[in-house]
Amino acid sequence: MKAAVLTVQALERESFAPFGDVIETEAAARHFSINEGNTERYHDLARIDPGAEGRAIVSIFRGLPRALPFEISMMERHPRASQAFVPLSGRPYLVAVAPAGPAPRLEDIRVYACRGSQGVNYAAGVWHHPLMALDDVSDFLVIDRDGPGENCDVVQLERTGLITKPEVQAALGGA
Ligand SMILES: NC(=O)N[C@@H](O)C(=O)O
Ligand code: NI
Repeated sequence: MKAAVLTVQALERESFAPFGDVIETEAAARHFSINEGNTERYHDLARIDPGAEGRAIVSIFRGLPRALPFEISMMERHPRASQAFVPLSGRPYLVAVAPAGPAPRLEDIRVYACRGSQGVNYAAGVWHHPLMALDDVSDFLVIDRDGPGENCDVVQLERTGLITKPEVQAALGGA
Protein backbone atom coordinates (compact mmCIF):
# COMPACT_ATOMS: atom_id res chain seq x y z
CA MET A 1 0.00 0.00 0.00
CA LYS A 2 1.31 3.48 -0.89
CA ALA A 3 2.62 5.51 2.06
CA ALA A 4 0.27 8.29 3.21
CA VAL A 5 1.65 11.84 3.39
CA LEU A 6 1.72 12.93 7.02
CA THR A 7 0.77 16.42 8.20
CA VAL A 8 3.62 18.23 9.95
CA GLN A 9 2.93 20.81 12.63
CA ALA A 10 5.16 23.31 14.42
CA LEU A 11 6.22 22.13 17.86
CA GLU A 12 4.54 23.92 20.74
CA ARG A 13 3.91 23.08 24.35
CA GLU A 14 0.16 22.59 24.43
CA SER A 15 -0.22 20.25 21.48
CA PHE A 16 2.85 18.25 22.54
CA ALA A 17 1.65 17.91 26.15
CA PRO A 18 0.09 14.40 25.69
CA PHE A 19 3.55 13.14 24.67
CA GLY A 20 5.83 14.99 27.08
CA ASP A 21 7.51 18.34 27.45
CA VAL A 22 8.90 21.03 25.17
CA ILE A 23 12.24 22.34 26.43
CA GLU A 24 12.47 26.01 25.51
CA THR A 25 12.37 29.33 27.30
CA GLU A 26 8.90 30.12 25.95
CA ALA A 27 7.58 26.94 27.61
CA ALA A 28 8.73 27.88 31.10
CA ALA A 29 5.96 28.15 33.70
CA ARG A 30 8.49 29.94 35.90
CA HIS A 31 11.60 31.97 35.19
CA PHE A 32 13.52 34.24 37.53
CA SER A 33 16.72 36.19 37.81
CA ILE A 34 19.75 34.62 39.53
CA ASN A 35 23.50 35.32 39.87
CA GLU A 36 22.95 38.94 40.92
CA GLY A 37 20.93 39.62 37.81
CA ASN A 38 23.45 38.22 35.36
CA THR A 39 21.37 35.14 34.51
CA GLU A 40 17.71 34.30 33.95
CA ARG A 41 16.71 30.79 35.09
CA TYR A 42 13.98 29.11 33.05
CA HIS A 43 12.99 26.66 35.70
CA ASP A 44 11.92 22.99 35.68
CA LEU A 45 11.12 22.57 31.99
CA ALA A 46 10.82 18.79 31.78
CA ARG A 47 9.92 15.85 33.95
CA ILE A 48 13.04 13.66 33.71
CA ASP A 49 11.96 10.18 34.81
CA PRO A 50 14.72 7.52 35.05
CA GLY A 51 12.17 5.01 36.34
CA ALA A 52 12.54 2.51 39.17
CA GLU A 53 16.13 1.23 39.56
CA GLY A 54 17.21 3.53 36.74
CA ARG A 55 19.80 6.28 36.68
CA ALA A 56 19.43 9.44 34.56
CA ILE A 57 22.36 9.73 32.14
CA VAL A 58 23.50 12.45 29.76
CA SER A 59 24.77 11.54 26.27
CA ILE A 60 25.33 13.28 22.95
CA PHE A 61 23.74 11.83 19.82
CA ARG A 62 25.37 12.87 16.53
CA GLY A 63 22.63 12.32 13.98
CA LEU A 64 23.02 12.15 10.21
CA PRO A 65 20.38 14.16 8.37
CA ARG A 66 17.31 12.31 7.13
CA ALA A 67 16.61 12.83 3.45
CA LEU A 68 13.12 14.09 2.60
CA PRO A 69 10.69 12.65 1.74
CA PHE A 70 11.24 10.34 4.69
CA GLU A 71 9.19 7.23 5.28
CA ILE A 72 8.03 6.45 8.81
CA SER A 73 7.84 2.65 8.91
CA MET A 74 8.56 1.93 12.58
CA MET A 75 8.17 3.43 16.02
CA GLU A 76 9.79 2.68 19.36
CA ARG A 77 9.13 3.37 23.02
CA HIS A 78 11.05 3.34 26.27
CA PRO A 79 8.57 1.89 28.77
CA ARG A 80 10.71 2.38 31.84
CA ALA A 81 11.82 6.00 31.51
CA SER A 82 11.62 9.35 29.74
CA GLN A 83 13.99 10.44 26.97
CA ALA A 84 14.92 14.06 26.23
CA PHE A 85 16.60 15.54 23.16
CA VAL A 86 18.08 19.06 23.23
CA PRO A 87 19.58 20.27 19.93
CA LEU A 88 23.16 21.53 20.18
CA SER A 89 23.73 22.42 16.54
CA GLY A 90 20.96 24.99 16.22
CA ARG A 91 19.28 23.24 13.30
CA PRO A 92 15.65 22.18 12.88
CA TYR A 93 14.76 18.49 13.30
CA LEU A 94 11.69 16.28 13.22
CA VAL A 95 9.81 14.42 15.91
CA ALA A 96 7.13 11.78 15.30
CA VAL A 97 5.13 10.61 18.32
CA ALA A 98 2.08 8.57 19.30
CA PRO A 99 0.41 8.13 22.68
CA ALA A 100 1.74 5.58 25.17
CA GLY A 101 -0.26 2.38 25.11
CA PRO A 102 -0.99 -0.15 22.37
CA ALA A 103 1.15 -0.27 19.24
CA PRO A 104 0.35 2.89 17.21
CA ARG A 105 -1.54 2.94 13.92
CA LEU A 106 -0.53 5.50 11.32
CA GLU A 107 -3.49 7.67 12.25
CA ASP A 108 -2.23 7.87 15.86
CA ILE A 109 1.06 9.47 14.82
CA ARG A 110 1.72 13.22 15.13
CA VAL A 111 4.71 14.77 13.37
CA TYR A 112 6.32 17.98 14.62
CA ALA A 113 8.91 20.24 13.01
CA CYS A 114 11.16 21.51 15.80
CA ARG A 115 13.31 24.63 15.72
CA GLY A 116 16.95 24.43 16.73
CA SER A 117 16.09 26.24 19.96
CA GLN A 118 13.48 23.68 21.03
CA GLY A 119 14.13 20.43 22.87
CA VAL A 120 11.65 17.65 23.59
CA ASN A 121 11.23 15.19 26.44
CA TYR A 122 9.27 12.02 25.64
CA ALA A 123 7.39 10.76 28.68
CA ALA A 124 7.98 7.11 29.55
CA GLY A 125 6.15 4.78 27.16
CA VAL A 126 5.41 7.40 24.50
CA TRP A 127 5.91 5.96 21.03
CA HIS A 128 8.36 7.91 18.88
CA HIS A 129 10.54 7.55 15.83
CA PRO A 130 14.30 7.51 16.45
CA LEU A 131 16.16 10.78 16.02
CA MET A 132 15.40 12.61 12.76
CA ALA A 133 17.99 15.32 12.19
CA LEU A 134 17.61 17.56 9.12
CA ASP A 135 19.91 19.41 6.68
CA ASP A 136 23.29 18.40 8.15
CA VAL A 137 24.98 16.26 10.80
CA SER A 138 23.54 17.52 14.10
CA ASP A 139 24.39 16.97 17.75
CA PHE A 140 21.76 16.53 20.47
CA LEU A 141 22.20 16.35 24.21
CA VAL A 142 20.15 13.35 25.32
CA ILE A 143 18.93 12.67 28.85
CA ASP A 144 17.58 9.15 29.31
CA ARG A 145 18.07 6.07 31.44
CA ASP A 146 20.67 3.49 32.27
CA GLY A 147 19.68 0.58 34.43
CA PRO A 148 18.50 -3.00 34.57
CA GLY A 149 15.91 -4.41 32.20
CA GLU A 150 15.05 -3.89 28.58
CA ASN A 151 13.90 -0.36 27.82
CA CYS A 152 13.22 -0.23 24.10
CA ASP A 153 10.23 -1.78 22.33
CA VAL A 154 10.05 -1.48 18.54
CA VAL A 155 7.04 -1.91 16.27
CA GLN A 156 6.78 -1.97 12.48
CA LEU A 157 3.85 0.04 11.15
CA GLU A 158 1.26 -1.80 9.05
CA ARG A 159 0.75 1.39 7.01
CA THR A 160 3.77 3.65 6.54
CA GLY A 161 3.73 7.43 6.45
CA LEU A 162 5.70 9.94 4.39
CA ILE A 163 7.18 13.18 5.71
CA THR A 164 7.60 15.57 2.78
CA LYS A 165 9.73 18.68 2.35
CA PRO A 166 6.80 21.05 1.62
CA GLU A 167 5.05 19.94 4.81
CA VAL A 168 8.22 20.45 6.85
CA GLN A 169 8.95 23.86 5.33
CA ALA A 170 5.38 25.03 5.90
CA ALA A 171 5.53 23.96 9.55
CA LEU A 172 8.84 25.77 10.03
CA GLY A 173 7.35 28.88 8.46
CA GLY A 174 9.50 28.59 5.43
CA ALA A 175 12.60 28.76 7.66
N1 LIG B 1 18.45 3.97 20.49
C1 LIG B 1 18.53 5.15 21.02
O1 LIG B 1 19.15 5.35 22.06
N2 LIG B 1 17.90 6.18 20.34
C2 LIG B 1 16.49 6.19 20.27
O2 LIG B 1 15.97 5.90 21.55
C3 LIG B 1 15.97 7.50 19.79
O3 LIG B 1 14.86 7.90 20.24
O4 LIG B 1 16.66 8.10 18.95
NI1 NI C 1 14.12 6.76 21.77
